[in-house]
Parts: sequence; structure tokens; C-alpha cells
Amino acid sequence: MASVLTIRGGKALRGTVSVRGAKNLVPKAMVAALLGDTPSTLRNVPEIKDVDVVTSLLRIHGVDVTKDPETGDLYMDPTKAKSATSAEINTHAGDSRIPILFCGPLIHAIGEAFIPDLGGCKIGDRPIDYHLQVLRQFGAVVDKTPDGILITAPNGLKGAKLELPYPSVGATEQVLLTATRAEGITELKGAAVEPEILDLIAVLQKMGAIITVQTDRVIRIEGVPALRGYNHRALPDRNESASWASAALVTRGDIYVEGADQQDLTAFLNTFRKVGGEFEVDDDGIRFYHPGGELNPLVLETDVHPGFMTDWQQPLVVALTQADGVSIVHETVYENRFGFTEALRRMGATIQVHRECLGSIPCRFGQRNFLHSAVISGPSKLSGADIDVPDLRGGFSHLIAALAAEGTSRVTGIEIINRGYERFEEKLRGLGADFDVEAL
Ligand SMILES: CC(=O)N[C@H]1[C@@H](OP(=O)(O)OP(=O)(O)OC[C@H]2O[C@@H](n3ccc(=O)[nH]c3=O)[C@H](O)[C@@H]2O)O[C@H](CO)[C@@H](O)[C@@H]1O
Ligand SMILES: C=C(OP(=O)(O)O)C(=O)O
Repeated sequence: MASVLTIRGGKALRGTVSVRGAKNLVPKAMVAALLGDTPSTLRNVPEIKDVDVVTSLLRIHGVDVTKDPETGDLYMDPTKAKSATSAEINTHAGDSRIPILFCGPLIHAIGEAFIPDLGGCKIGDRPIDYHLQVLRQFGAVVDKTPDGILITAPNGLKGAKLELPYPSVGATEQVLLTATRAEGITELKGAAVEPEILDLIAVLQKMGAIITVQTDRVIRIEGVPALRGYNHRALPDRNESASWASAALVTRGDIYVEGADQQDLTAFLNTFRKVGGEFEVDDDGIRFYHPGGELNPLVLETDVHPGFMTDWQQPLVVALTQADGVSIVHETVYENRFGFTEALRRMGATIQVHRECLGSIPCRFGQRNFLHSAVISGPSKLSGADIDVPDLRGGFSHLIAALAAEGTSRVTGIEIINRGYERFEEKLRGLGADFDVEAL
């Protein structure tokens, strides 16, 4: 049900939040369960929309998915996997980006895969050309039908020598999920190596796969004829952790993020320190806090791992509106991820967006018509405004801007935030945020 948040800003967020399994791993590990010939158990599963969507898609395909009512652990039994109609699958059209990753596992399990229209954040065109290209190289046949994409492999899936034009996270996962049970050896050059991909590799290895991550973005997979189920605890959501860290900076607060893992946040923690935030790491999480005084402006470029993750950019930009001086952010992963700055400008921030590459990372968007660099001048006093949430991270950014602003903000479209932040309203209350929720 749609609702509106009325936020009374100006209060520092203080306290503890817990983060659980990563949104960018958990649904993919669920898809991997289809590759096994025995059941799998996935632990540390968050209550987010993509988990619901994938649960439903697995059930539509005959996988028995049960959730432990106390722990939330998922038990997935794929032994009765079956075909589903396009009408059943299309009930999830536009819901998530994960359905494209069902291709390999469904072909291995039932001989064909039907893919509905994809959803996910609207932060650029987000084509699936790399996915379809690698599937064809494995021997799959791709038919675009009026209802969606039908993928089959009349002659089976065979290992291949592949190279991605850009280290796409999703296309790398597509290769992993397809190659592990394809016949022969697959070598992927130009692979993405995000921590969530390495955790997916850990899941597949538990299932019996043989995967080597070589240097220079090369992954080698030796196909095996069968895989078994796995038992795995998902790695924590580093993007949620980084968001709460930015929330602490923006509201001049102090947030302990239980579950945050330093190893996967190295690039973020360096930037957080340079901007003037303080953090303390212990065995169970990381405390992020604003030490008082002014924040420092900086020059930042988003990049694939091990660079500064694009999903950290939007909340950090809000912190940069509070830094003393001019900051520059060059977004090199998505061509259109600064739309959210319009609402920040209405709240009083000084941010200009430019078509030029304001950075040194060679970027696919230079000399084209994409507003993918931002210049932020601070510190700006933020005031409450009416905001309609545009996408997941943009929405979180608007929430933290509203929480720091003077006066009242009215925020609609907050359902999108549930895609990546489980029980965020409860967490915000626990941190002392002052807001009301009303059904629309
Ligand atoms: C569910 C999930 O895990 N989402 C994450 C995943 O998205 P996702 O896997 O969709 O992102 P990709 O890494 O594939 O996209 C990176 C870039 O490659 C382009 N591209 C991608 C595929 C393709 O076939 N053709 C193509 O041109 C995209 O438009 C984008 O510009 O990685 C992104 C980059 O770290 C994160 O922001 C998302 O949070
Ligand atoms: C872009 C994101 O997610 P998705 O790929 O699911 O749209 C995100 O998590 O910021």
C-alpha cells in the first residue's frame, strides 16, 4: 500500500542498526539453488522485495521454497522444477533485474527459460546485450516474442571463450550460473569481481563447481555434469552499511552498523575518512560518526570493484552538500544517476550536473549527451520539501537530506526504498528520527 512520510528534520541519528545479507547476492544465490539436484539452505536473508520476487518465480517453476519463521532462513528444494507459462512469469514483469539470471539455471533444469520485462532502478538504459551475447556463445537460442524473451538450447550449453566489453556484474553472474553446468571449459575475460560475485562463486563451489578467479579479471570455469544443494550464510550488505554511514555524516550523528564488514568497504572507508567522517571497526560491525566541525570537499569517481561503488554515490553526495568547499563526482558506471540531485537543489543544495567527464577514469559516457558529472558546493543549509522518491539509493538520499533539513518534508514513493533497506522505517525510529507514516 502506498504511503507518505512526513519528516521533521534537524535531529542527529544516533544508535545501532543491523544489516543482513546483501540485496546484490541473496536473490542470485536463490537462483543458483535451481542448479542443484538436492535442496539448498540460505541464511542471513533480508526481508526485501527482490527476495519476494525470486521466491515467487522459483515457486512458479516448481521449486519448493520455505522460510524458517524465526530465523528467516530459506530452504529451497528444486527437485520438482517444472516449466511455467509466460502469463505466470509475466506477473513479475518490471519487478526486478534478477529474472535475467534465471536463463542458465532454468535451461539446465527444464530446458528453457522465459524472461519477463526487467525492473530495477531507472538510472540509465540498462541494456541486456552482454547477457544475450554470452548466452548465444554458450549455444543458446534467443527468441524475442511479444510477451518476453524465450531462451532455449537445442544442442545443449557448451563452455566458451568469452570477453565482456565492460566488467558488468550481472553479465559475469550470467556466465557463472550458466558455465558451471555447461559442457567443457569457459574462460571469461573482463569479468566483474565485486564481493557479491565472489560470494556467489563460494555458493557455486559448495555445490560442486570448479571456478578459478585469475588475475586481471579472468575467471575460468570447468563445467561439471551435476551440482548438489548448498548451505550458505550470505555476505552482509555493504551498500546498506555505506548508506547508514552517510546518514551519520549528513545528520551529524553516530551510527553503529552491526554486520558491516570492513573488507568489503575499503574504498568507501577511505573516502569517508577523507571527507572528515570518523569510524571504529570491531569484530561485529563498524561505528560511523560525525566528529564535529566542518566536512572536507573531495573529488570522487565511481568505478567497478575495487573502486568506489556507484551505489554509494547518491547518499554520499548529500554529505558533500555539507562539506566546506567544492566537490566533484564523476559517475562512470551509469549514464543517468544524478536525477536525484534535482530534489536536493529544491532543498537548498548547490549542485550542477555536466555532460563532460570531470575525472580521469576513461568513461563510456564522455562526448555523449549524459549528465554524469556533478559539482557540489557547500556547505548548504537544507530545508524541508515535498519529494517523490525516484529510485532506491536516490530515495535513501532524499530521506537523509530530509532528516537533516530544517523544517518538514513530505516524502512519497517510499515503497521503492524497501527494495534495498529492510524495515527502514523501524531502523530510522530506532535512531531517533522524527516522522509519521500515513497511508495514501
Ligand atoms: C541486483 C544487482 O546486483 N544490482 C547491481 C548490479 O547491477 P547490474 O548487474 O545490472 O549492473 P552491471 O554491472 O551489469 O552494469 C554496469 C554497466 O554495464 C552496462 N551493461 C550491463 C549489462 C549489459 O548487458 N549491457 C550493458 O551495457 C550497464 O548499462 C551499466 O552501465 O551491479 C551494479 C554495478 O555495481 C550495481 O549498481 C547494482 O546495484
Ligand atoms: C541499482 C541498484 O539496484 P538494481 O540493480 O537492483 O536496480 C542499487 O542497488 O542501487
